Amino acid sequence: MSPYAQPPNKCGAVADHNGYLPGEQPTGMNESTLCHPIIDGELLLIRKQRGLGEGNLVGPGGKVEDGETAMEAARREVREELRVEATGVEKRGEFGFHFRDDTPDDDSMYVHVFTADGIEGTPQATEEAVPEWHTAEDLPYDEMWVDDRIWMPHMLDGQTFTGTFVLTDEGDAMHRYEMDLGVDF
Ligand SMILES: COc1nc(N)nc2c1ncn2[C@H]1C[C@H](O)[C@@H](COP(=O)(O)OP(=O)(O)OP(=O)(O)O)O1
Repeated sequence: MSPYAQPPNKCGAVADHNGYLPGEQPTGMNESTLCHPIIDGELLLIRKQRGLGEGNLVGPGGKVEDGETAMEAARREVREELRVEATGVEKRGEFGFHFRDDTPDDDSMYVHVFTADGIEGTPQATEEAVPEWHTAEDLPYDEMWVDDRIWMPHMLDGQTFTGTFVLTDEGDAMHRYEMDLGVDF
């Protein structure tokens, strides 16, 4: 579903669920991806070397480019960031991430979340990312985005989801969120 056509989830019909008061909604959101290889109970993450979330432990991912599907973008980002090919890629979720404090702005992104059940090749460090494997049952959530501890356990459980997360401008704390599980893609 395009984020430009309608609100990003079932709850989105009520504007404040997206973090905006009536009449304040942005006209569009950047589309981006996350792709999480999960192999033998281990999750492949990256230590982000630059850009949004620099220093955090995050899933490989990045912007959807013109002419690309979200899944193509997810696979390309894994290739670019870690020099491996993700296999068995499946769509698992869609999120609206909104960064706002006192004033509304368009600092929002719509993120397509994927998992992969394999990789071809050995992950390598690049300018953007240093690979780290972590046991899925014992993730270091204090080194990750604040929302990850809420939705990642569902992803690791094999569930699908949509959600809206409203964070501070710096992304270091969460104002509120909503999530639906068991979504068909
Ligand atoms: C707000 O909470 C977030 N949680 C998680 N888990 N991931 C997030 C959050 N906010 C952003 N992200 C992810 C989503 C994307 O993978 C990246 C940011 O996307 P962007 O398109 O800006 O990616 P860059 O790495 O800066 O740029 P490229 O597209 O040039 O690779 O962060």
